[in-house]
Amino acid sequence: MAVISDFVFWCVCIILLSIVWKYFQRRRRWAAIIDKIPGPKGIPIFGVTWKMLTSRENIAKASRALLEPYGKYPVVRLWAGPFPVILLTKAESAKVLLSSNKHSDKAIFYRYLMNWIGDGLLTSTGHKWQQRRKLITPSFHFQILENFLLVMNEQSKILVQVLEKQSQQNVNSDFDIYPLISRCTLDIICETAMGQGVHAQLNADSEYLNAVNDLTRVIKMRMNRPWLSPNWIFRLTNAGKIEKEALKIVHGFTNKIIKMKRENFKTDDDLSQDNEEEILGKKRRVALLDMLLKESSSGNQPLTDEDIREEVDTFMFEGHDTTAVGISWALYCIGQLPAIQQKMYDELYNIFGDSDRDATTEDFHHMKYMDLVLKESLRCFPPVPTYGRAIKEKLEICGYEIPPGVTVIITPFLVHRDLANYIKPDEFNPDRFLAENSQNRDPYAFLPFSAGLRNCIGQKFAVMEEKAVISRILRSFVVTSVEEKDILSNLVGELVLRPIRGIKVKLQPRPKI
Ligand code: HEM
Repeated sequence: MAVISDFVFWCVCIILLSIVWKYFQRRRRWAAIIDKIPGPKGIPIFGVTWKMLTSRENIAKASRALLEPYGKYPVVRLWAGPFPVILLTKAESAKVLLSSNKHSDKAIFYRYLMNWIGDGLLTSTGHKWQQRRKLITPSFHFQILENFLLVMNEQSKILVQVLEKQSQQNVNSDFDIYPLISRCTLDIICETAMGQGVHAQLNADSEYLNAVNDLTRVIKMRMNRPWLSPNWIFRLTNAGKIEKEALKIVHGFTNKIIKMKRENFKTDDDLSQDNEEEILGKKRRVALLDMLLKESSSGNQPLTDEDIREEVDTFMFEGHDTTAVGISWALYCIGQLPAIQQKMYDELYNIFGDSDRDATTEDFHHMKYMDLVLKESLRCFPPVPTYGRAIKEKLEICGYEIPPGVTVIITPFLVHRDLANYIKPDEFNPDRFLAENSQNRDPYAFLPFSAGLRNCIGQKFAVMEEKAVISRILRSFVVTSVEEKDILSNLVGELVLRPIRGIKVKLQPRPKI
């Protein structure tokens, strides 16, 4: 027995030593190339990660302190623990990566999402991604989006009722609007993606809402704890058990809806006919899921229930928190600047007058100033502050070589603050997006929805949703937001750019002109 346990002990030692030896060999090869890229010095194994071991409130400041000395470089190198990470911080470096069709594989940290959203459009690569993107693109056709506007308008009106109650309960005091917006965007994405509401706005204790919140919390937490990376270790932890329970609820819900929709699809002529006009031309409620079933049935490779679930869950993940923080940060900015808010309201008044009618897509075309304000808000507070790629073959960016195996991170938060493209970048100035002020700007200087092959498929959906919700709020209330004196301490990049202390606002009923 003792001989066997000695043997096992030595085998484990040899395996561990060979892993460490291999790692140091690889690190040496990487370092010879990568340390030519400017960036802060790290210590062996721990890199610069130890400098980030601070409270959530201090993370943004710590990152700024770390990167500030390298502000003039378009490419910056970091050692995140034992691994090199390359940051692209300017339009000219982001352009090289995003315009290439070779480097579209997602970075390793996306795998933490996969227990929830599987290998769907956001996380998949190669042929699978190409096929899915082709199949899903028609679901975001502008006529389909028009259909979703019904839901966006309905939910915006419910939001206004919820906000009326809140402001009556908080006369002369502020309250956090972010969780209320988050429930509204969850209701919108549930109904548009699955055709089934979860009524999170009216029932804050919804099982589905709690499960989605648990999932995002656990995924965020896991990203900061590399030792929880292997699934088998993670599953043994409390967080792993919370995730398992939440997945049971979320996947259970999606599976139930898919089953129901499949049954209806077989008997619903309008949807199952291979005639796009039938769906596109009609004012009937079609969910993204219906479109997937339709596209899948007309192609030669029908999607399985599992395939459909991963796409629907991807929409749920991508289309909820992103729009929630997008709208919330926009309200923060608008609430700080009464003159800008008044100009937006005047535009809305010209469109709607005193009427309480719903917004149409035609109205959105007339919201020219709103467009500028939303762009400026997405510039200052990009909802997805970073996104990453795994480099599979040698790449050169702005004169620096990036070897295969390395993670590259695009940082819209920094790209959007580059002095070469934005004068006084910390100032909120919607006019910088007027045609005459932006004609010479590099198109890769504005990247809230990424660019190139893997850009956001839901971009038009998101902008439409922002306009529907914000126009409804501004038609009903004058918004004043509580100024964050130290804005960096209210920012944390946890999948989305989250406001740590929320977005505190006061709302007063909008006086009629
Ligand atoms: C303000 C709101 C939104 C922002 C800022 C945003 C931003 C982004 C960004 C930056 C990416 C690229 C991520 C990467 O490369 O890893 C992306 C991808 C994606 N987004 Fe959005 N998004 C928003 C809303 C939405 C909505 C509403 C939906 C769906 C209804 C959606 C669906 C997707 C999907 C499926 C992808 C993956 C596309 C692919 O790889 O082919 N997004 N989004």
